[in-house]
Amino acid sequence: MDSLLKHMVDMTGHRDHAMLDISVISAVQELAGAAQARIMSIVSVSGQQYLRARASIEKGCEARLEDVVDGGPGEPLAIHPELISCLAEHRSHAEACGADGMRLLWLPIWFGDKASTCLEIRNDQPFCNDAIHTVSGIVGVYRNFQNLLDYSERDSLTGLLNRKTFDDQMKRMLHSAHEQDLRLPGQMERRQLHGTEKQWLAVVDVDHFKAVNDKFGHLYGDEVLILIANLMQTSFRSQDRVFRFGGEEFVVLLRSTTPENAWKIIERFRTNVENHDFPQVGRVTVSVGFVSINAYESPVVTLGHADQALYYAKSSGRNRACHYDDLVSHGVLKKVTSNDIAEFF
Ligand SMILES: Nc1nc2c(ncn2[C@@H]2O[C@H](COP(=O)(O)OP(=O)(O)OP(=O)(O)O)[C@@H](O)[C@H]2O)c(=O)[nH]1
Repeated sequence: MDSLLKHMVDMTGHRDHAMLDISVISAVQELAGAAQARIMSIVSVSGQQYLRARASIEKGCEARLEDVVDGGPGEPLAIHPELISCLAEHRSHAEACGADGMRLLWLPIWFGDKASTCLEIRNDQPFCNDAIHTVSGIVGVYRNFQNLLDYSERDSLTGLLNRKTFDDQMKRMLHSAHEQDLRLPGQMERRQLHGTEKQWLAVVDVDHFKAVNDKFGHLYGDEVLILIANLMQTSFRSQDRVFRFGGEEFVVLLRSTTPENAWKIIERFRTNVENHDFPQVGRVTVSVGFVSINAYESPVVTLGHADQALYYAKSSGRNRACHYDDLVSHGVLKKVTSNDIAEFF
């Protein structure tokens, strides 16, 4: 019981999803006496479902986060028919015996009728009812705590991530960019493999949004914001992150992509908005300013650069995307390094 309480205190002491994942697999591995435990995302890629490990632990070792940057889509769900039926029948857990003779226990984490996370425990012995009961209880605490974390991280109108979460994620992104730059020469291959891939920050602002509110009222204005948030979630990739900063301003962090792809992804979103028929309101457009993220510049400076590109997009006709570095290199904006403000020529 002492051990169970210790794990509960540890799990509920985190304010971060990754650390909560580490805590839950450490708890279930120890309390079920299992050989291995993994926490996995259930993702859909081109209509196929896959399991993608986020963190794992083996008996006698420390739990660790899995690096998903270089991975493929993951492990096809199709190789686990017992888990497929468990998900289809909305059950709390499923058991199977693997080809290597190991026993597998899966516990999907249900939020309403959806499960996008699944816990997997492996052992060389069958799982007894007591162990399944204890692990199910831990999954319940994990689910409730995930819900609380989600609530504090999201904007209540659109469900997108909020400003506070942006600050945390940006810090983490800059930290990992610094770590990559500090790799020893022998560890540089991974960076070189990615060639010109960079991280990007885009600021999105709805054009003439005040006129939407004035003409149709705030309820229709709110609906436009919700629909734009939905278009953002479908236009950007699953590894990108979309935030609402309040009002009609949104921010996107694009992970590891080339300048050409950043343009393509942002343009795809801009035209998706332009072509969308907003109920009652009709046509709505957005302007976008974007910039590559430099590990040696503070988030405030990076945001300032994206904002400068956004203001240029607004002042030069709206319904367009502008790349800060292009504007600087074409002499449209001047980069002032002393006080980190770019000015129009
Ligand atoms: N409906 C709704 N309106 C909001 C919300 N937050 C801010 N607004 C409104 O958004 C409008 C923003 O207007 P402005 O900053 O003048 O900009 P704009 O009309 O979009 O013009 P440009 O950005 O120059 O294209 C204001 O009228 C705010 O009241 C919200 O949560 N819901």
